[in-house]
Amino acid sequence: MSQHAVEANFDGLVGPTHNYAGLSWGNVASKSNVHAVSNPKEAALQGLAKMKRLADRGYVQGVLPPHERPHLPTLRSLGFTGSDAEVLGKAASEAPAVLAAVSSASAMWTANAATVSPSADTSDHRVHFTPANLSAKFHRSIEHQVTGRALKAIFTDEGYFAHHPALPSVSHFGDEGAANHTRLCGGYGDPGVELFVYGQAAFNDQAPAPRTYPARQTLEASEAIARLHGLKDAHCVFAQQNPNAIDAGVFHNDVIAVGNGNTLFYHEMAFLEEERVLADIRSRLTGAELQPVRVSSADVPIEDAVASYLFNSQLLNAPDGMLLAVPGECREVASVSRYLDALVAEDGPITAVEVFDVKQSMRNGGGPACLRLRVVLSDDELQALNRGVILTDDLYERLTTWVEAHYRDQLSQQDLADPMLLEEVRKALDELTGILGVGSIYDFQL
Ligand SMILES: NCCC[C@H](NC(=O)CCC(=O)O)C(=O)O
Repeated sequence: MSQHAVEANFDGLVGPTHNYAGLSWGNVASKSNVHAVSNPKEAALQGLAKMKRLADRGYVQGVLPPHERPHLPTLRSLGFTGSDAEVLGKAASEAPAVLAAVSSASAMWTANAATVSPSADTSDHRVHFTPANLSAKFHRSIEHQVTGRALKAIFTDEGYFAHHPALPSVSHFGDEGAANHTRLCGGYGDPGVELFVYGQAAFNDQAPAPRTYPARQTLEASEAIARLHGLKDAHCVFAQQNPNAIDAGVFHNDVIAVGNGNTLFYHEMAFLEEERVLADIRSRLTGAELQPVRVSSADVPIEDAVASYLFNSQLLNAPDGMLLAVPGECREVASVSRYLDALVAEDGPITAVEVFDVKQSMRNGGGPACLRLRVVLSDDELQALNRGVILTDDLYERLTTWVEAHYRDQLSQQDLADPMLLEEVRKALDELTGILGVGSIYDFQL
C-alpha cells in the first residue's frame, strides 16, 4: 500500500526549568557543563527559532509541550511531605540531587519521547506510538506518562492512531525512543525499513557490551516495540551499536547516524556489524536503492563527531536533494567544518548544509535532531490530528510572547528550590495547554 505522506517534525518546547545538573553519565556535554548557570528563556527561543525557520521552508512543524517541573508528585512518592514549599525545601536540603533530577527540562529532547511507526509499515495500517520508558536515567524515567498523555491529546483519532503504554521500566527493557530508530524508504508513504539500533542485549551475558558507559537501549526493548507496532520482518532491521562508540560518548545512535528516505548518513564506528546491517536494509528496501554516506575516522575522528554533534543533524528532503540542518558547533570543529564543505561539493544525496544555533540545548548533549520527533503522516492522518500544535506564524508569535512573559533568563541549582519557580511554571503551563488546545495533561491540572 502506498499513498502520499509527509514527514512532520514535532519539536519539544524547552521548559522553564532548563538547567545544567550533570545528570547523564555517558553524555559528555551534560557532565562537562554541570552546575553552569542556564538561560531557559534563550533556550526556548533558540528552539522556537529553529522550528520557525523550518516551518517557513514548508516543512510540517509541530510542537510538543514541556513537562511540569519540579515534579512534586515524584517528590511526594519519595517521602517528602507537607505543603509544596515544604516539600521543595526538604528535598533541597536532604536530597539536592533528587530535586535537580525532578526539575530537569529533559522532555525537550523529543527524539527520546517515543518510537513512531508510520501506517505504511504497520500491519493494521495505523500510526503506532510507544512512549519511551527512558529507564536508564531517573530524571528521564518520569517523562513517559505525560508524554503519552500529550501524544494522545494530539493524535486522538483511533481510526488512524494507536497508542501503547511504555515498556516495563527496568534496564532489561531500557528504551530511548526514536533516537535509536531510523526509517529508510523510497517515498514517505511507501512501506519502509525501520532500523532499530540497540546498545546491548539484556538477556545474553556473552554479548558484546560497552565497558565504561551504560548502554541505554536493549535489543529486547527494540524487539518488543516492533511486535507492538505490528512490524513484519520485512520492515525491520536490528543493529547493535559499536560498544566502543558508546564508550566514546555516543549514548544514543542519533549521535553517530541519521537516515532519511533512501540515505543513511553515518560514521564508520556506528555499527558493530556494518556490512550485515547494510545488507539487511538493502534486502528489505523496496522502490529505492540504499545510499550510504559513510564518514571515516580519518576524515572525522569520533571525538570530533561527539564534540560537534555532526550526526545529530536533521536530514530533510529539499527541492533538489537533501538538507543537513547542523548545530553551530559543527563549524567550530575544524575536521567537521572541512568535511561538510567537501560533502556538499561532491555529487551525493546531501546537497545543502545549514547551521542552527541551539547552544543552550547542546550544552546538555542535545542537538537539532534530539529536539525533534519525526512522525510520517498521510494526508488524511495529517488532517486528523489536533492542528493546534502545528506551528503557524500566529502560533510562533503567541509562543514567543508566552516565553518572554514567563521564562527566567538565568537559573542556577539553588533556584530549583524556590517555591515561586513552581508557581511560575504552573501558571505558564496552564496557559500553554490553552494556547495549544491540548486540554489538561499535567498532574496539577487533573
Ligand atoms: N537526545 C539528547 C538527550 C540529552 C539528555 N541530556 C540530559 O538529560 C542532561 C540533563 C542534565 O544533565 O541536566 C540525555 O542525556 O538523555
